[in-house]
This record gives sequence, C-alpha cells and structure tokens, in this order.
Amino acid sequence: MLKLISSSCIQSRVHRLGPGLLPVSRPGTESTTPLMKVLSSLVGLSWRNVNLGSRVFFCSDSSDGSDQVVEAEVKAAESGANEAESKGSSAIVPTYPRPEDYLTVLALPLPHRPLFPGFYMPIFVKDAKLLAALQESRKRQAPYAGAFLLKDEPEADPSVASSSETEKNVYDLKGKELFNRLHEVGTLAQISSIQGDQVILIGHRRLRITEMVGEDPLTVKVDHLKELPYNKDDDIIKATSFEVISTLRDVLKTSSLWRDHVQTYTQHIGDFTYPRLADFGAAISGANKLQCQQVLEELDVYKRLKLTLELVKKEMEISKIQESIAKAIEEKISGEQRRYLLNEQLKAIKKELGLETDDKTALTGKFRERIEPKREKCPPHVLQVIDEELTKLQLLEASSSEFNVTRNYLDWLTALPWGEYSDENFDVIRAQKILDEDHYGLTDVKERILEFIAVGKLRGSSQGKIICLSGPPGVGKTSIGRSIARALNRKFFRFSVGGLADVAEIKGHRRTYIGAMPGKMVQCLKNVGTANPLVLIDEIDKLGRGHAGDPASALLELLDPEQNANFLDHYLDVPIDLSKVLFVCTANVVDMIPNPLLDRMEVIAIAGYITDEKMHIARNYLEKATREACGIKPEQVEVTDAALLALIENYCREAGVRNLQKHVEKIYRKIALQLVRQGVTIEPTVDSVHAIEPKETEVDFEESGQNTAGKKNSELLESSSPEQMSETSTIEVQTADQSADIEDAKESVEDKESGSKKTNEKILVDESNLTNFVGKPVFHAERIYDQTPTGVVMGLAWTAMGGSTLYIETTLIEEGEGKGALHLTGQLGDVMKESAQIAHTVARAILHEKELENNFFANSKLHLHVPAGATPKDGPSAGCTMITSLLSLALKKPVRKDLAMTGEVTLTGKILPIGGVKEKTIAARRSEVKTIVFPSANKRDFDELADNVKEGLDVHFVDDYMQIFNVAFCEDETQSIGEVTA
Ligand SMILES: Nc1ncnc2c1ncn2[C@@H]1O[C@H](COP(=O)(O)OP(=O)(O)OP(=O)(O)O)[C@@H](O)[C@H]1O
Repeated sequence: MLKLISSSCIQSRVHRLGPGLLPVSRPGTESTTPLMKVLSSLVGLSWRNVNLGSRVFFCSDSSDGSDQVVEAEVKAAESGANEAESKGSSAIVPTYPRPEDYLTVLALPLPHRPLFPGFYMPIFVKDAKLLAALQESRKRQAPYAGAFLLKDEPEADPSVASSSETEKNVYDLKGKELFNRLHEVGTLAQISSIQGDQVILIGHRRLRITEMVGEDPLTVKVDHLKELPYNKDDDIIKATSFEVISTLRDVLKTSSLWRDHVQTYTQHIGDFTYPRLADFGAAISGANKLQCQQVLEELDVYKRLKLTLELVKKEMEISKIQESIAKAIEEKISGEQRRYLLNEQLKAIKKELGLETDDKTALTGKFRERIEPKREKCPPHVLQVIDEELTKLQLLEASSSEFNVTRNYLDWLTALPWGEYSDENFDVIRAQKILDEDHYGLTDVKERILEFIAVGKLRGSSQGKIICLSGPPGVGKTSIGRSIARALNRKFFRFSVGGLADVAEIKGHRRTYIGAMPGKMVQCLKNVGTANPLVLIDEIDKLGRGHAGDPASALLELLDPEQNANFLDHYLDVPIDLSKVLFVCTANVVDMIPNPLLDRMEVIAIAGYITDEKMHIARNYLEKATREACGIKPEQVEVTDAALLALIENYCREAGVRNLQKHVEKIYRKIALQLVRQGVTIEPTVDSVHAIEPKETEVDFEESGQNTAGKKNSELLESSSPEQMSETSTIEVQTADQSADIEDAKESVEDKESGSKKTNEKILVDESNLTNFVGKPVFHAERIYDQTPTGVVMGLAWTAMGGSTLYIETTLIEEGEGKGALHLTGQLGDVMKESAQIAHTVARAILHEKELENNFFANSKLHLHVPAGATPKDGPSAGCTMITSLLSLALKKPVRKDLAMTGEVTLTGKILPIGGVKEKTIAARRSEVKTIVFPSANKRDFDELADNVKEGLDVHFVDDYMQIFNVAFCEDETQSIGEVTA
C-alpha cells in the first residue's frame, strides 16, 4: 500500500487530520492516477493543481506485509494527467529499510501516542545528543530509528492528561532510566525531516526491543515483527473488518472531523489489508495511548481487528454524544437568535407605526414628564439625583439587572409628592362640626385637635406633631384618627405596627437587594400624593422586638419632629421632609410603648364609655350608620331605648363599643331579612317596576290591571305588515297612549309599594323580643354577690380592656393558738402578694386597736382568694380592699351594700394614689356600685371626669385606712367620714 504526502502540506495535515499519513495506492500494481486523485483530495486541490514540484512521499506496503517507503522528487508537468501520471511513477526511487540493516536503532521516546506503521508523526527532540545522532543517521543514508511509547510514571493516573511540566521531565530521561520507561513494542520510523528540534517520523513496521546497547543517546537492539500469518478469506476476519469499516462509515456520517480520512479509505477499500485497516482504525480513534499500544502490540490480525473494532465503536458513541451536544447547543443558540431577531423586528415595527419609541427613550420621557411639573417645588438634591439616574439609565443595557433597579428607583423618586401639600383647613368651627358629626363625646381628643388647628391658623402653617390615643379596644381611637384627617383636610394613611419586627418595613431595604422596597412612610407618601398627610400608626404598643435592628428606634427617627425633616429611607437614599406630617398613634396600654417614643408623644387617654354614652353612640352613630349600610329606611324599623339599654347592659359590657356595633349590625341584618321576606310575598319586585320602561312592550302588567291597552298596542306593533301601514297613525297614537299607561302603571306600583309599607307594620325591636335578634344574654356578671358576705369586699381594677370590678374573698381555714397564717390564691403577682402581707399586718394592728382582746389574726389560718383564678393579677391598689376583707372576717361583719374601693396601703395604714380613676369609676357604675372609696390624691382625677360619669355616686376620698373602716363598717349608712361627691 502506498502512502503519499507532500512535505508542504504536512503542516496543514497535522492540524486537519492529526498525526498520520494516509496510504493511498500500491506502487507498481496500480496506476498513479487514483494515487494522485487521493493526493489532491487530501490536500484539497484538484489533481491538476497539485504542486508536483514539491517533495512527495510514497509509502508502500508490499504484498508480503513489509512496509516500504519511497521518496521522490516529483516533477510532474502541469500539462495533463497522463503526463503527470507517467512522470510521477517514473520519478519514484524506492528504498527499503531491510530488517538486517536496522537491528540496532536509536530509541525515540513518544510521550503521547504510539506511532502506527504507515502513519506520520511529528515529535520534538529536546535531547541535543539524540538530535545530533538522528541528523548523523540521515546523512549516512540510514534515516531510521525506533519510536517507542513511554510508559506512565508508576503513580501517575493515565486518565489525567499530562501537563507540559511532566512532558519536560520526559525529555530529561536518559539511559537506563529511559530504557525502563519504554514500552517493549514500538515502530521502525523513518526520519522524514528535521527542522530545528522538530522531527517528522513515518512509521514502517513493528519492532520489539531486546536489549540496551548504548546509553546516551539510547540505542537498542530490536527484533523486526511481522503479523502472524492469517487467512485472508477467513469469514470471521472479514466480518470483523467489515464491521470496522461500517462503523467507520457511521462515524463519518456524524463526525466531520475524520470525514476526509474515512472517505478516502472507504473509497479505496480494495487497497486495504486487514492488519492495516486495524492500524488505521486505532490510529484515528480518540483512544488513550495504552489502548493504542495494545493494538500496536497485537500481532494476531483477528485480535487486532477486534481491539480496533472496540475502539471505533467507542469513537462512534463519542461522536453520537458529540452530535447531540452540538445539536442541543445549536438549538439553544438558534432559539435565542430567533427571539432576538423577532424582538428587534417588533421594536422596528412599533417604531415604524409610531406606537412606541425605543424602550429607554420612552421610559426616560415618562420619568421626565412626571417630574417636570414638580421641578419648581422639588428639592435641588433630589432633582440632581433624578437627573443623574436618568443619564445612567440611558447608558445601561435594557436587559441588565442594573437597568431594572435604576428604573424602579426612578419610578419611586419621580412618583413622590415633592413639595405637594393639601390645602389645610384652619376653620375651627368647621373642624368641630366634622368631629362631632363622626364621634360622640371624646371631648379631650376633639379639644386637642381644635387647639392644634388654632395654632396652625395663628402661625399660618401647620406643624408636625405626634398625638397618641390610648385606651381599651373599640373606643374609637382609629376612627377618630380618620375624622381628624377629614377635619384638617389632610389625606389619611394608616399602618399598623403591631408585631412589626423588621426595621426595613419602616426604613426600607437597600437598593442592592433583590426585591428591595422603600419603607412604609415612602409608600404612604406615594399613595396619598401629598407631603402633609395624617399618618395613623396603629397598635404602637405592640411593636415587635425586632430581629434585624430595633423598630422602636427606627420609629423614633420617623416620628421625632427634630429629626424627621431629614428622614432618610434606605431605598430612596435622599432625605425626605416629614416635618409637615401629622402623626397619630394608637395604643391600648401606654406602659408598653418604648420610653423614648412615649416621651415625644402627647398622650390622650380615652377611658371607655359609660352606659349613657354608649346609649348615645348606639342611637346616633352606630344605629344610623348600620341602618344606612343595610338599606333600611328609618320608618321601617324602631329599636326602642329599652332594647338598646338591655343590649348594652346584658350583651355588651366592654369599655368600647365594637361589640355593641356588632350586635346592632346583627339586629339590622335580621330586620333586613325580615323585610325582604315580607317584600317577596306582598310587594311587587323592583325588577317588575324596571320592566315597565318603554321599548319593552311585552311587559306583563296583569297584576296592576292597567296593562291591557299596552299589551294590545304591542301586539299591533309587532304584527304591523306593509299592508297594515295605513294604520300607522293610529298605532302612533296608541303608542303615545301606551306610554301614558306605563306612567300610570308605574305610579300605581309605587302607590302600592308605599301602601304596602303603610299596611306593613313597622318592625319593632324591644326589650321583650331582643332575644329573637341577638339570642340569649351573654353577659358574665362581674357582680357575683347581691350583698357581699362576711370576708368579701369588692375592689376596683384596671386592665387593658378598661376598668373592672373584682372581689377579695377571705375565709378561715382553721383556728388554734399561734396558728395565725395567710394563704393566698388567684394568680397574684409578687406586688399583690406583698400587699396581701401588708394588709394582714395592718388588719391585725387595727383589730388590736379596736378590740384589744380579739386574737383572731394571731390564732387563725386564713385563706385569701381573688377570683377569677385563671386571670393573672398584680399591683398594689387592692391593699385597702384586702384589709377590709380581713377585718370583715375578723369582726364577722359584712361591709355595707354596693361598696367598692381601691387604694394602696402602707404598713402604717396610709392610703396612696392609684391609676385609672375613670376606668375604675365606669366599671363601678357598670356593677351598680353606689359607694366608692378612692385615695385623696386621686380627687383631682375624679373631679376631671364628666358629670354624667360622676352622677349619683357616693365617693369617699381617704388618706388613712381608718376612714375606710368607718365607711365600710358604719352601721348608719348616712354617716360617713370623708368627702362625698354626688
Ligand atoms: N365616640 C364614638 N362615637 C361614634 N362612634 C364611635 C365612637 N367610639 C367608637 N365608635 C365606633 O366604634 C367602632 C370601633 O372603633 P375603632 O375601630 O376606632 O376602635 P379602636 O379604639 O381603634 O380599637 P382598637 O384598639 O381595637 O384598634 C368604630 O366603628 C367607631 O366608629
């Protein structure tokens, strides 16, 4: 078999085909025409254009299996194939490397792959001595050496590609060391050319090293190997070789990399010998060096073919994977390209139609349009940021994330109401009217708001303030906030901070975070569109602890008039002026508000409502609003005062009116259902009235008895044919008549409707039928005893839900000399336990004073309990009640009827002030208490209460416990010590 290549195209083949030469034709036996054709196909030129003046190597494989190589100067004329053919063939001067001439050869180490017979391989020889020896041998006309694959270093992983570093070490190997690292079987290689340290080898036949002869350069004795004899017609060998060829063909289909090789080979399949086919398959496969070496070492042709088949099959699999990877990537790229192309087209079309200018330009235009009217009022530092961001937007790629961040930022910046203020109302009378319209009572709050307006009027501008409304649930804190906004003509925004734990809710996230948002205040300003809204911060006492920063401190910055003129939101990053915002906070318990915050607030306490107030609110506000909401007319229903009173006293005993509101709504919902049910049976439906509208000629008016004419007319209209057109005028008249009839019918229906209402009895909600609307009374009486027994006294307590009454009960467990002790129950806190101990001591002292002989406390084991046992209680204000309870037991004398008391006691019996006077008074009234004992220090608080709260109460203000003793155990109820307020 012949191998051919021009030296000038060797370089290009190195890159295109990898190491190796292609056997193309058999010299002597075949014409050189196919040889030249193959040559031209190899170098990518037409046959005539092949540069025949260059050096061409013909590598032949003689029929006996030994390889021969000829080198010739081909001086083919360009005049034609035949001429070239004859010149080409005659120019070949064959030289044969006879085995006996090369029994000792220089050993060339091959680091990467073995060299297969018939293939070409360039190598680099770094060893100067070896290089000199190779040059010398070329000069001596014996340009042959042995090329042997290097074994891997013992520990090296063969699957890992060797780095250039290790390659360097390979070239450093010398003598024995190198000898030991060489594979035994290699190839007799012709040194085709030496350029610098690059040596080009052409493989000829297999060699086996037998022994080392010289060390530097390494020279070895070799045996020349031949394939074992085989039967060319053996079916198995044939079949295997065909399989190799067909696999190569398949590889050819999928992999363009080896297409040139394989195409050439398979076209000239007749030129193959089986061993060479096996070598070819192995040489072009991507198998690793050891697998290739295995093929090289195999002298049995069948086994070699089998090994090669394995390798090319693997190659096939790899090329399939390669194909699928290429396909997937191609699909992805083409999909993206398509989308991009379509998008561009869409943009172009939109632009053409004038629907939209370029995205960025449109956006910039939008933002500029938004900010332009505000430019005058907008602070300069904000304008500067906006302009900078707009410029930045133009430079950013529309698909980048930064673009979106900037766009959102600009959206917020331009949407805020910079310098936009709503016209404030400084009309005190109008404001008062609005406040009274919405809420009954709440004089303190209203007064404070009016003061605020008055100051604003005198100053000519309003100031930012923080008002805190505190009180039990449902007393109207939130709703009065809304009314204040209405009275001041400010926009209203409410946000609840109950459970708020993240500072970012108030101060916003930094823009760098994904999904970053500004804080609530900035959202509020964008929402309301003015820079002076009324912001209601609900449930400020329920502010969360905070897992990222302290929300209370963030609120402080937001609320403090000193700081909030330059409030800095993390997202917005430009200071905003919040000094014109009126903040109203609501809380149930002031004690729970963080102190620095509370310090800056003006607290207005709303204590809760007494029955009278609730009656008023229910009658004039809740009932009215609910009736309107349910679409019921005042004349359709009557809720009596007695019913409302029963509702308040037996169903809704809480401090606020939310529960009352729910009950009123419940009543009205039931009434609405009742009315609708009645309406369905007696009254014409509203739909039937609408159906009388003109055009709808087929309306059935039978019920009113007025529709006969209308119906006839409609029939006439419908049956009008061209022949009947003469009657048109009549029809018109009749149609006019009909509309008159319709009007009559409408009136009649309306009459009937009002008539039915007149006939319908007004729905009456009275005390007697209240249960039909709201069910059985649900109130849990705070009052357990009609007349408190011995050892039981009613105290007054304050809770977040308003005031309440509570009993202190004391009983005797056992009596006996020196057994005096006090056992406490009722979930009492430490302070209350201590005050029970104090009470015990004070009671003992008083008893001693009153009845010298009475050793009750010294000899009695007592049990003091405060119901309800499940509710935790604490505080010192039950001190005086405890003493009274203990004394009542000791003296075996019940306290006077309808008495309640509150006050802290010292060990000497002095009474100290307490809190929540209004709540406690209201609670006492709810429990029908007639006589109350308060500490003298609380007289001022009591005097400030509204008259209707104080009305009818017998109140005693005391400094010392003995005064209480006199009130509680006085025989004659008219005789009492202390001040009485009626
Ligand atoms: N003085 C009043 N006059 C008229 N309506 C009132 C009055 N007080 C409360 N209301 C009504 O009671 C309802 C409950 O009030 P609101 O929701 O404001 O209570 P709140 O004190 O804010 O309760 P919470 O502490 O639970 O938030 C509202 O519909 C409100 O209109």
